[in-house]
Amino acid sequence: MTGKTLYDKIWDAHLVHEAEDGTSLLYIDRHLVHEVTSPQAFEGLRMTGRKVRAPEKTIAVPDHNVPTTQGRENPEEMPEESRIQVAALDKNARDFGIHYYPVTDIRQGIVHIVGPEQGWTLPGMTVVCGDSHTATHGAFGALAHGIGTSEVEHVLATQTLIQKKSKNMKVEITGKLAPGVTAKDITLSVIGHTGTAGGTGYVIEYCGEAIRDLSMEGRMTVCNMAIEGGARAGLIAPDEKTFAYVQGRPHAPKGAQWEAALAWWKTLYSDDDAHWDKVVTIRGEDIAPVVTWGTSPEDVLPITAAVPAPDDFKGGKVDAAKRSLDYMGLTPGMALKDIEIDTVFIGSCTNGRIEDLRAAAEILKGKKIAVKRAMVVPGSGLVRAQAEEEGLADIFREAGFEWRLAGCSMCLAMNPDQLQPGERCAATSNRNFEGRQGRGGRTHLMSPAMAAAAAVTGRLTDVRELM
Ligand SMILES: CC(C)[C@H](C(=O)O)[C@@H](O)C(=O)O
Ligand code: SF4
Repeated sequence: MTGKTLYDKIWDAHLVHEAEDGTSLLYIDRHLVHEVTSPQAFEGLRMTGRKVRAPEKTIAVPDHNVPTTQGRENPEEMPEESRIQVAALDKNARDFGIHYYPVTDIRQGIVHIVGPEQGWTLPGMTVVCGDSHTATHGAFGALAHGIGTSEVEHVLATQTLIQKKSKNMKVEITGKLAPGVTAKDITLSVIGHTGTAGGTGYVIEYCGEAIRDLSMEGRMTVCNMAIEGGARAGLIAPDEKTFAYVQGRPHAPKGAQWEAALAWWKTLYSDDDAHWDKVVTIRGEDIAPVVTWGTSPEDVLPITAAVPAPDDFKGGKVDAAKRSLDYMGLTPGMALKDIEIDTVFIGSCTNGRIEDLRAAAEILKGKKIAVKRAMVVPGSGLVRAQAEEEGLADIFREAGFEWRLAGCSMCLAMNPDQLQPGERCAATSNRNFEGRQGRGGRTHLMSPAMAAAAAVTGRLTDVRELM
């Protein structure tokens, strides 16, 4: 018998039932809930007189719709639709007795940042949320699936999820990263390499020296974008760094339970003789600081490159590139470094953690922005507080950045933070789709350090020139 992958191990440990056609029922350890994808699910429970099966394993936080300006607890600050969704979450959390972090709670933030921060996300768990970026939690060696609203209802009612097993894919990043290259450059480069469909049908395990060397924050950035590469989930085997990050968090196990948990977590790695359905290997040394030029996360190039021409591509990508370039207002052949921007957004579940803010502040120290508008939106109230304590908030403010309250903010245009048509933004988020940051808005994805560099020069910039 061949060995098992990490994915196989977690899957097997949670398998409740498997039908002959492979349709399986998985036990779910954590259910994270936000305001956008949960209202109908709770309504479904109400209509059929059901309760939440495991309220102690269900955690809710409003993040997508909430404004990020002071005074936001006043419902008048929110557009009608947002107000309704946040009020519904408030009521559902109370009525069904689940854990809840309202906007007035310092622990409120983007659900994928709050889960790990509070110790809800632990190695070896199954974690679900009605949100595609649930993949983030895979950084802990947890099997984390994004699910749809009908599945949210199913998990609320039964604490189980119906799934079919995915195939195993290994993405290995060997060696060391060069200075100025970060976890964001790894994850964007992987998608640039495999394409947005490269992971379709797979769960990816990221491994290799460059992944091992990343902090937990960096690993979360990598796994966060597994979904943009088409994968069902992304995983990284837990190690000493993982255990150190988890230990002592409010909902992490303690005492004898900690010891027992640790013993099982130490078995969570892919066996040497495990079977991989697909393997991708990238040399860490070959990864450059990158930016996206188009309207798909796979439109990735090193910052030293030029805007491509449609003819550089094949098949359907030729027309897609034409359309992208048109939407983005770019001319083939121009240097990426000559692209002027007017907005900078630092935040999101991809790059809204303390390490991201440190990296950006490091570049901004003592400098001023050269763009129309720049904002930092910490991923949680606790990240915000820590950044204030470390003096990072002062660096951002003195540079000319707006220092906001936690939420998804300008990652997507579901709240008041939006681009105007034609505005061009250097963003640390994960999606550059048409209209993602506001109708007609243009998004270039990059790392926090690269976004800070762009803020200082007013154009896409190679961060290594400012280091
Ligand atoms: C609103 C939500 C369903 C959505 C997702 O699933 O990812 C959002 O978080 C996003 O990033 O586009
Ligand atoms: S920060 Fe962006 S990507 Fe993350 S959950 Fe919010 S909207 Fe989705």
